[in-house]
Amino acid sequence: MSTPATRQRPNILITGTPGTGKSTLAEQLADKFKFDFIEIGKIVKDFKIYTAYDEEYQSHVLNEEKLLDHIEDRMDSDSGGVVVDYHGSDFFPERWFDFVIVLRCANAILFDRLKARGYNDFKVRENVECEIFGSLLEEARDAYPEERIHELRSEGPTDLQKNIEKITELVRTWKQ
Ligand SMILES: Nc1ncnc2c1ncn2[C@@H]1O[C@H](COP(=O)(O)OP(=O)(O)O)[C@@H](O)[C@H]1O
Repeated sequence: MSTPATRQRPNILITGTPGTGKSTLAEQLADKFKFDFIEIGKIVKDFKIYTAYDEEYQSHVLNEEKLLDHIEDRMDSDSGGVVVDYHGSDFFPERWFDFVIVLRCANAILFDRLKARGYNDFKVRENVECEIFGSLLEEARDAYPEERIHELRSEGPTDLQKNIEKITELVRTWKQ
């Protein structure tokens, strides 16, 4: 069982409302640090780790237990060095993550990104409301110690560069 105390490299969770830029950031971080990238949405689809398809949300309903089983060996490895991208955060074991990055985005920008993705009106509205209420920040706060959580703005290319620099610094000074 791996914990922040036993890990050699940090594990990073990138969370936030769909469309805030999680996979964009996670991919670049994994590439930069030579960390493994676990894109939960892709694993769920590839390995059919869902219980049903929700027509209204036009998305699969995650089988959380099965997903945790699927990634457990890698996440519980003391080598660490994993970047995980998922909009939820509270069903992962708390010990798995050293940094929990919550991306935030202005409503109008998020609206355009979700529309461009082809989401239906219901799904766009649900997600924009989720961002307005800060639901995923609250979820992270309920599940992880405050000092592990970093709320970062993700609205334009400058933010992306700043966020990469910020997280690079967190990783560099981790455990110092
Ligand atoms: N910092 C950013 N600046 C501008 N566009 C961004 C930024 N981050 C992501 N995007 C764009 O927003 C859209 C959603 O990003 P994505 O990484 O797929 O979000 P998520 O993984 O949170 O659903 C993509 O078109 C992506 O290119």
